[in-house]
Amino acid sequence: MPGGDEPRSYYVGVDVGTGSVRAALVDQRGALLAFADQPINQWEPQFNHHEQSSEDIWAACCIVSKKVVQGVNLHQIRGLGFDATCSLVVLDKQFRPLPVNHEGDSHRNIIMWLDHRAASQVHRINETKHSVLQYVGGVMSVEMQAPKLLWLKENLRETCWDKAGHFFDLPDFLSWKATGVTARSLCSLVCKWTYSAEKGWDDSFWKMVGLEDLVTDNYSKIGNQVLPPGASLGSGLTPEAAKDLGLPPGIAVAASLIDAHAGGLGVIGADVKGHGLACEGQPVTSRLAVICGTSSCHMGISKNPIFVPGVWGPYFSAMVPGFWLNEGGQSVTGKLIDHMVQGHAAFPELQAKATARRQSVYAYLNSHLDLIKKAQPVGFLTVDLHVWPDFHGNRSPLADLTLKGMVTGLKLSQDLDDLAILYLATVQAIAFGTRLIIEAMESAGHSISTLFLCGGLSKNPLFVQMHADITGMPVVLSQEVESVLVGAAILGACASGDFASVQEAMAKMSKVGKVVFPRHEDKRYYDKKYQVFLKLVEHQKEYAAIMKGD
Ligand SMILES: Nc1ncnc2c1ncn2[C@@H]1O[C@H](COP(=O)(O)OP(=O)(O)O)[C@@H](O)[C@H]1O
Ligand SMILES: O=C(CO)[C@H](O)[C@H](O)COP(=O)(O)O
Repeated sequence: MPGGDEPRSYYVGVDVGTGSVRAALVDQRGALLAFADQPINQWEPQFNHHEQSSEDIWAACCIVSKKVVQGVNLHQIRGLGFDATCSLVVLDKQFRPLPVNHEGDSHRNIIMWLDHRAASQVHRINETKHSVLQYVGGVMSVEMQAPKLLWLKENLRETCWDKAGHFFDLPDFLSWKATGVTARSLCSLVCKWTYSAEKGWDDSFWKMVGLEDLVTDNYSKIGNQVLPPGASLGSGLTPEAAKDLGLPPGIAVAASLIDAHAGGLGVIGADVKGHGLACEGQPVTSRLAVICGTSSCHMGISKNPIFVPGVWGPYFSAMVPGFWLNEGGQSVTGKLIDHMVQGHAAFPELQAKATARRQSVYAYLNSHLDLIKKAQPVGFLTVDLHVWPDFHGNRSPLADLTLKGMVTGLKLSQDLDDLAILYLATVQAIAFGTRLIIEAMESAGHSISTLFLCGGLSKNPLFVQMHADITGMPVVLSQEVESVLVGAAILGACASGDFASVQEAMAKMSKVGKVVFPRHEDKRYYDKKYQVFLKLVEHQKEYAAIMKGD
């Protein structure tokens, strides 16, 4: 709870990640005064089907919002902003949840972003070679909304498609729930639904892919009113939502952002003076925001559109107004680390030891690696252990959902040392994936000198140092660890009218915390490991070709 020298205005930011909902009370200088989180349910009824519940998520939003404003003078709360994963929410014409599953369970009315059920649909969409695909890196991802809509039409026609009244991106569902306004954010429509900030919807695309019914309806089910992120919605927070969230009715509610984009706003505009960074005095386009949670998203902006094969975008004004955005990404990063660690035979031992020391398993693993590295740099422990991290396909820059994970260098050992080194190799593989994305962006015209990391994985010092060492770039961490929430609060602040523009709010509310520099003396080692990394995928493709041959 804030005390003493209280600033005048507060904003509430709500961030719906994959695994939990978080809220924060943030002041106009970007300081986080209160934080709360609440886990949310996920269902995986079959392999590659991932579902959630919009009612469950809204209930979690209400819990965390009430917690962060406890004891606060509600008159000082001026705005509310939401960000969320880009999952697909389905409601009927009366705004009731509809099932997205064969079981007919309408509680599970969200197809999550990482759901890959629509592989055949996205393949057909890509075969059309329609011109809108130029704006998603040349290849549409199975994680976007058009293939998921087509899957619903082809598989759940009677129970879902014919009854549906509203298909929302999750960030837009939340702003609708808070205000009753069905307008969509330009961010979600441009990034995940093929909408163009300049030309609007392209009828020919929807007709060509077999979703002409959306055109006939004048896009009323997917959005025909579009607002820039941070714009104030309707008459603000409705009395009903205000009661649910524990906030004053009528406060400004902003058009939302996808979570990665909120993270981008929370970090990319900070004043870096005095930190010895190459991006000081340079345009903001030399910065790359990397939002690392369940997945990692690499957000780079430019004044003119840059087409990067295999990297989403260019999207105009989808994150920072007036700038084009390219969004690289890795579909599973935090989730992959959790998977590797939790699936290892030594995990129960790790858990017991970490609990005894009251540490997270990651803090324990990091200190264990420090013990076993002896005199050498910790990264050198993986000289003969290499990982290819695409256990859930490659989002960027290879844009290939069929790719799989690889590990080479396994031994018979299953002890804690073995687990720690496998964890390290996984963290390194994710950082090599970032390097590959940066190289693709740079060869298409971006010029990046500095990384700005946020999200759950940025709390892991090993993950941060490996990103610095392997990309050769300094990594900036924000003063506020929960910078995605600062991004959400920036939206609320803009909607309240307290800042004239998103850029002004970004400059005042995002602040540099720590800077982690690369260890250039280790470069040769990582260059060699990167060569192996690239060979892994080359070999994987060769194996697939051999197995396909006669
Ligand atoms: N304190 C921590 N130390 C190391 N890793 C962490 C920590 N907290 C979270 N993580 C990692 O971050 C991931 C979740 O990040 P988060 O931003 O909360 O995800 P999401 O927004 O997708 O819900 C987890 O998979 C975990 O690997
Ligand atoms: O596609 C995305 C952004 O465009 C994100 O990867 C997706 O929304 C999941 O985010 P997170 O890893 O933070 O849960």
